[in-house]
Amino acid sequence: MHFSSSARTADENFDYLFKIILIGDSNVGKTCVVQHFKSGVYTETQQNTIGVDFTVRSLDIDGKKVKMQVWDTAGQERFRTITQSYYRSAHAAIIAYDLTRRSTFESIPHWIHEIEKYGAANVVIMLIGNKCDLWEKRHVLFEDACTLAEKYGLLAVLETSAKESKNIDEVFVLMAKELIARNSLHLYGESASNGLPLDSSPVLMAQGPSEKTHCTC
Ligand SMILES: Nc1nc2c(ncn2[C@@H]2O[C@H](COP(=O)(O)OP(=O)(O)OP(=O)(O)O)[C@@H](O)[C@H]2O)c(=O)[nH]1
Ligand SMILES: [Mg+2]
Repeated sequence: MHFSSSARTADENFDYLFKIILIGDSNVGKTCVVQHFKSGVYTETQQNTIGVDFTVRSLDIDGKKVKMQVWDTAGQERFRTITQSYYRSAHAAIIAYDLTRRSTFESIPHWIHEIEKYGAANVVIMLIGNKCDLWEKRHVLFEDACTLAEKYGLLAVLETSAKESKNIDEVFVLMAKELIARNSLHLYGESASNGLPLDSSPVLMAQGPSEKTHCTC
């Protein structure tokens, strides 16, 4: 996998550039998550995304400027051929599901398969269970998401709420840190043969509220 790093041009100044693709079923809240990440704002009524939208925001990670390019894809089936063409250049993928709609969680193996089919090798994959503010309507247990993440060797599961500003920045900061760590391994010539295999890191987890508790995610 190729990482763009230490880039310096007249109008750009960053240490790392990472491309992240955001995928998952329609209406799980991908666009709301990305807009919140970009501007800190939640807009109640979103239009369904047509094709792919692009967002960029820089993060400061341990004194390094990390530019995060996020490709927010349409979940609707009819845009699949357009969105598939964006997988190839992504360093990482975030798969979003709606924790109040079980079917969106059951689609995750399909989305992982899409990454395997159209993406580069060793794409870092994270799961987000969005709408954790609707904890009383939960239809996906956090434990089930963790089990699935472990089964497929994913980086992490975080429960998020774009509506109530829960865990949004954390998703992208965690991803940025992981990509920096992997990039460092590449730069210094380490590989699976003299360390842990790159895709065997333990699953990191950040839970939203369970049915029994108030929203404290
Ligand atoms: N309660 C709640 N509703 C949310 C949250 N995030 C998004 N929504 C709502 O969910 C609906 C769908 O949000 P979008 O962001 O458009 O969903 P999407 O995944 O981008 O959908 P596509 O573009 O069709 O793939 C909208 O009505 C949002 O207001 C959240 O964190 N909590
Ligand atoms: Mg959208």
